[in-house]
Formats: sequence, structure tokens, C-alpha cells
Amino acid sequence: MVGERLSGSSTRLNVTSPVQCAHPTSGSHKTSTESVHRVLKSVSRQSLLDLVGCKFGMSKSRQSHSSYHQEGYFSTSRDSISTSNFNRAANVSSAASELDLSRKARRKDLRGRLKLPTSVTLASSGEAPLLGAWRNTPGSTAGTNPPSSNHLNSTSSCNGTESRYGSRRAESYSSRLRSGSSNWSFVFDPAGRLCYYWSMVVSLAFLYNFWVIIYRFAFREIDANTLLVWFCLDYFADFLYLVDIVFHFRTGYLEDGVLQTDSTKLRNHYMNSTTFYIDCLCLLPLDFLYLSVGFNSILRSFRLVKIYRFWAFMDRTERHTNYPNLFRSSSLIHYLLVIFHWNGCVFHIILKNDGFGSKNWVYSDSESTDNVKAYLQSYYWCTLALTTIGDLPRPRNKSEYVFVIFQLLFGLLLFATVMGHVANIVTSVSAARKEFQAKLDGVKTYMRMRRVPNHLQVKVIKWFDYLWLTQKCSDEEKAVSCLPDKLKAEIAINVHLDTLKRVEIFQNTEAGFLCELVLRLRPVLFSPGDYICRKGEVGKEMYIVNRGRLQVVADNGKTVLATLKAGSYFGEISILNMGTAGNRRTASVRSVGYSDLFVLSKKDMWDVLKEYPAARVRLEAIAVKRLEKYKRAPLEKAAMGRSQSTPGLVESRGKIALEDMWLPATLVGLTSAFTRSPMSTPPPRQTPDSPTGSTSSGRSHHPSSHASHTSHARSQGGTTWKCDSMTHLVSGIATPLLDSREALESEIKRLQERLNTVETENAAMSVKLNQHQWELENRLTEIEMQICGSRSTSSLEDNERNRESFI
Ligand SMILES: Nc1ncnc2c1ncn2[C@@H]1O[C@@H]2COP(=O)(O)O[C@H]2[C@H]1O
Repeated sequence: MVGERLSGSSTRLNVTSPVQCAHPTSGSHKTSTESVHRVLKSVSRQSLLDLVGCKFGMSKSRQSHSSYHQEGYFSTSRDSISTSNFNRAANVSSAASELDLSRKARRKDLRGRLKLPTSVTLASSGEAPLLGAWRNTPGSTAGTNPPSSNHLNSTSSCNGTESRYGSRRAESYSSRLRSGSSNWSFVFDPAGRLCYYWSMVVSLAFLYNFWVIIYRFAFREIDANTLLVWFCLDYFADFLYLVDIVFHFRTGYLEDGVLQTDSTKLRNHYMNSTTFYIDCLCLLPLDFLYLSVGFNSILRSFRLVKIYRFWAFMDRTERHTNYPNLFRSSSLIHYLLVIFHWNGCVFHIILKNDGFGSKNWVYSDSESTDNVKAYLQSYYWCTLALTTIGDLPRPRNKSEYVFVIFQLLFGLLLFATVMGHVANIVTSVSAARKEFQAKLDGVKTYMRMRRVPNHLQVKVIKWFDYLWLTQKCSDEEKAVSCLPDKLKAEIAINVHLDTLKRVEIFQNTEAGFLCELVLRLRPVLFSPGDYICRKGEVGKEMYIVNRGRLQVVADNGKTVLATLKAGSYFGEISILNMGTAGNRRTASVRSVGYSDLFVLSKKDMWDVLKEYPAARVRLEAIAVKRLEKYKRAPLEKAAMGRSQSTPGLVESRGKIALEDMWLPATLVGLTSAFTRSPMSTPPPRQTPDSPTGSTSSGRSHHPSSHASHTSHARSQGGTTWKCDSMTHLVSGIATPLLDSREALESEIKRLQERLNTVETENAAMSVKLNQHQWELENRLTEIEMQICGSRSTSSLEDNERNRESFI
């Protein structure tokens, strides 16, 4: 992102692929693919509307709240953020307190249900997974299938993650309760928290067996003194294993992506799975053999098969934890300790059974009756061997040599593995920093090679500093690139929502409008003193201030017309063609310090406004107010003649520049070919304070950079709007008479080439003119709509609230 920002091609934070709808001017050329695209877009947009609606507490949510309330819906799902948020918003107006209240409500509700269960199907899938899923199978016995085994089909609404807490059902329940025909069951959501905590308990039981079985076997630890303690612990662990089997019978599973909760199905599913047999194997009661062979822990070794549960638990923890590296390090250390433990125990077993011919090879007192000391000696020896630290007692016979060689080789592999893991952890910890440093180094090298002036280099480095300090150095888009578009959009909405909520125009507007816009925002960062836009430039983007302070300044660059802060927006006047100067910027905007802005391109804005004319009316009303204020400043000057802030630039006097209109890709290529025509003169050098020069630092450019290129070439060129080729044709005619035949021939050739170019240009221009005409007609219609809209609503009064500018 750093690089992208710097190179002026910053990416969209919204991360959903923007739907490239045709520009208004190309409305007639829409393809069927585009319409399909639109349909898809509107479908995915719909669910996002709920989220935005609830966050903003918009009217839609309020309406829905009442209906939900009447219906008695009760949301418990985290799977659908939109739905749950929607319901939460319905319960409380404040977004912050929503969650708590909703949780409390849920807890209260649960408590209520536990005391007096009613007919509830509560599908849990995340937010309240502790609940699992209460199911009632009215009138059915354990062996019969209810009409619908799928709780989503039977009870859910919308996206299948809500559950209905129906009053009618409650009534029928109480009657059933009286008749005693109710059959209650509890189904665990495999993705829920309860399942997770339970797997943790089972993992602890497994770890007990994992550490203790081999230890007791190697050191004959179990005797009359310790019998009771070990037996209690052993059979408590076995009890947990048993409960785990019962738990599995009641754990839901996904079939075709849908959580199954029917008890018969669950039972069949579990009993037909390998897991069931593994779980049974774990509990193989070989302990009865104690009666004949005496206490021998190795008879419990089948308990270790439960390792699959432990691995699953570790995997899930690693996926869910916010400290993955800490977790990985701890897990690695634990594995090391366990390996040393097992190795030490095996080593002791070998020694105990006459070792390799001599019992006292390693320790002279290895016959010691102190089990703990013997254990520590073995553990110590294994630690030396497996960490390849060495300093081992010298082997004395062949078997000992072989054993030690094997130990050292194994230790070497273990050491290499551990090193690899540690390296991975260290690398991932510092990955962000390295990536950032690499980008910075790249930019520095480039600036040095290109001999960028020192002050600019310092500015760039300071910009990097700011990025690093404000933690904006990570490539946000890359981080979420693997997510599906829908999820990316939800994230984008959540990430940008705080800022957007502060923007006046979004506050009383439709949820969909904001939703559409948020998906099109791109973040940009400006350094102190940067001009975001200059008066007289063609407006191609509007901006929303996320953080920072900006000044709207007059021509002289000193008079501050307005100060903008977080939640303000600017740049809308020119993209709405509102000013007297048409699509030209009516003022310059300068960043006071570092400013985080969101950019919205003109095309995106228009695409959205087309669908939300009411929002456009509001936006325009605010723009009118700003313009009124601006009239007090010498705006008239801006509308005539040369712009003072942009030398060489001619104001377009309310006309929409042709190049600013959207062009089909083919034409863009065509027209850019013109500007690159070998006959065209190279564009004049930009003055240091030219608009593009000053606004390009650290910001992204509109994709249609072609337009800006031509506009600059033109604006620097003179007072008439002419294509380069045309200019050359005219100048070619004025060429003095040529005397030689060759010169004449070459001149004819040149003129023919130019003729061809002009013809092509002509064709392109007529297309442009058609588009222009279309846009003007479109604009006329919209103005009519606007007039009607403003008559019917007193929106101007609302717009009084737009107080982001304080002069
Ligand atoms: N008086 C003002 N108060 C706040 N913003 C302004 C004022 N005058 C101009 N602007 C903003 O500055 C922007 C400059 O570019 P635009 O003309 O596109 O849109 C302009 C407005 O958004």
C-alpha cells in the first residue's frame, strides 16, 4: 500500500471489486453482461444494506424492528453480522450499547428458558454458541424423524441463521408440557464456543494420559501408596472420554452447508463415522487385566489414540487466537518437553532392563529408589542428547554406541525442526516491518538514482514515518484479498463506518447510498502543505476527511475560506458541475498536517447518485450553500479568464470539458494514441506549482489518467481547445513552398498522414459530441427532477445542519 500510495495508484480499501458500470453517457450501449453484473451487485448489496441500516439506525431498521418484535424473532447468530446487527439495532438506538444489551437480553432469555423451557429452536453458530441449539421435537420419539430435520429450513428466516421464538409455539409447548409429551434435546454447534471449550477439557484429559502413562510404566510409579490418587485421576479422565462420546452424539454437523440438529441423524452420522470407533477404542477397558497382570500403565495406552482431539483443539486455537506466534512458541516448547519426557522414560526403561549390558553406564546410582531423581537424571541425559549439546557419558560397548548415535541423529533432526519453527515465528513477527522497510528502501534507491531534490526526499521519508507511526504500513488490501467480496465489503463498511457516520450527507440518507459509496472509497494520505486540489483544475474526485485538518484557500493561497476536519467532505462542486466554472475546482484545498482522506471518483459518485437522486439533491443543496459563501470571495474572477492559481489554465465558463466525459475503453486507447502521435509536440514542461505537480505527492490518481494528460497538454497549450494533430495540420499548411520534388513528395506524404489522423480524430470527436449531448440531456432531466424534489421536500432546512465548514 505504501508503494501504491506513493506511486499514485493507491488501491481501493473497500476491496470489493468495483462494478464498472457504464457511464451515463454510454447508457445506450450497456451490454447484457453489465445488466447481469448489476443484478448480482444489487443482490449482494441488499444484505449489506441491513448492516449499514442498523449501524446508522436508519428508518428501514426501525420499521423492521417493529415487525420483528411483533413476530417475536430472536437472533443468535454471528454468521450473519447483518442480521444480528439488524436486530440489535432494533432493540436499542445506540450502536455501542446494542451489543451489550443484546447479549444481556440473550442471557436473560436463555436463563428464562432454562427455568421454564418454551418451544424454542435456537440455532447457535458463533455469537452465542454456548447455547448450542435447543431443539424441541414435539411429539416425536428419539427414533422418529421430525418433519424437517433442518433447523434452518424449519425455523429460520432471511439467511437461515435466525430462529423463531414463536408465541404460538410457546403456548403449544405448555400444553404439551402438561401432557408430558415433550421431548427436549440439546444440540451443540460444532463451530460454537461450547464445543471449543469441551474439546479443551478432553485435550487436558488426553494430556494427562500422554504424560502419565509412559512415566508410570517406566518408573513403576503406581503402588499401594499412590494407588488411590492415580486411580481417581485415571478414571476421571476416562469419565471425560465417555462424556465426549455422549457429546459427539449431540453435536450437530453440516450437511450441504446446513447445520443438522435432528437427533436421529446426529446419532447415525456419528455412529457411521470413524471417530466413533476411535472414541470407543480409546476407552478399551484393558484395565481389567490389572486383575491378572497387576498394575501396568501401558494397558491404558489406547487412551492416547485420543490425540486426534488434541490436534483438532490446537488447530482451532491457532486459527482463533489473536496471538498466534505466542501460541506457536508455547506449543513448540510443549512438544519439545513431551519428546524429552518420552525419550527420558524410554531411556530409563532400557537402563532398567539391564541397559546395554551394564546398568551403570550413565549414572552410577541409577539403581536409586527415588523415582523423581531417576526421572530427572534420564530427562537430563535426553536433553543433552537431543539438543546435541553433547557432554554425554562415553558409550562403552557397541549397543551403547548405536544407541547414542541414534539419539544424536534424532536430536539433530529435532534441532533442525525446532530451528525452522522458531525462524518461522520470528519471520512472521517481523514480516510487517521487513515489508515496510523493503518498500522504503526501494523508494530511497529510486529517489537517489533519479536525483530527486533533497527536500522532496525528506518529505517522502517523513511520509513513511507517519505511515509507520500510525500503523498504516500494512497492505490492507493484500491482507483481506483472500476473502470473498461479500466479507470484504462487510469489513470495509465496518472499518469506514465511524468516519462516514460523521459525514452530514450520509446521516439522513438511505442505507443503500452509503453502502454503495463505502464500497468505492480509496484511502489516501497527504503530507503537510500538500494541495489536494487546486482551483481551476478539472474535478475528477471528491474527498471525505477521515483524519486531519484541511483548509479551503482563496486564490492567493493565504486567505482561508474554510477549515475542514474529520467528517467533512469537499470536491463535490466540480464533480457535480455546480460551479460557475463547470467541472473546474472552485477553490484550492490544502492539507494542514497529515491528512487521511477517502477518495471517491467522479464516475463512482455519478454511478451512485444516479440510483439515489434524493442524495444528489441534498449534496447539491449543500454545494449551493458553499457556492453562496464563496461568492463573497472573489469567485467571479475564477469564472473568467485565466486562473490565477493555475498559470496558463483557462476556465471553461460552465462548460463541461469533453475529455472529462467517460469514454469507452476503445476510444480511450484511440484518443490517447492521438496525444502520443509522432506529430504532436511534446507537452510543455510543467511549472513547479502546476496543479498536478503539487497534488500528486502521496496520492492516487484517477484511472483515467489519460484525461488528465490531455487536459494538461491542452491547458498548457493556449487559449483554444485544439487537438495537437489539428494544430500541426494548420501549422503544416503555413509551411513555406518547397522547391525540390523529394521535399514535395515527403510533404504530400506527411499531409496525407495528417489527414488520416484528423479523420480518425473527427470520428472520435463525433462520438464524444454524441456523448456530450446525451449527458446534457440527462443532466437536464436530473435538474427537473431536482426542482420537483426540492419543491416537495424542505431539504434545504436539513442542509442547514451541514456545518463542517467554519470560516
Ligand atoms: N466555503 C466553503 N466551505 C467549505 N468547502 C468549500 C467552500 N468553498 C469550496 N469548498 C470546497 O472546496 C472544493 C474545491 O473543489 P470543488 O469546487 O470541486 O468543491 C469545493 C468544495 O467542496
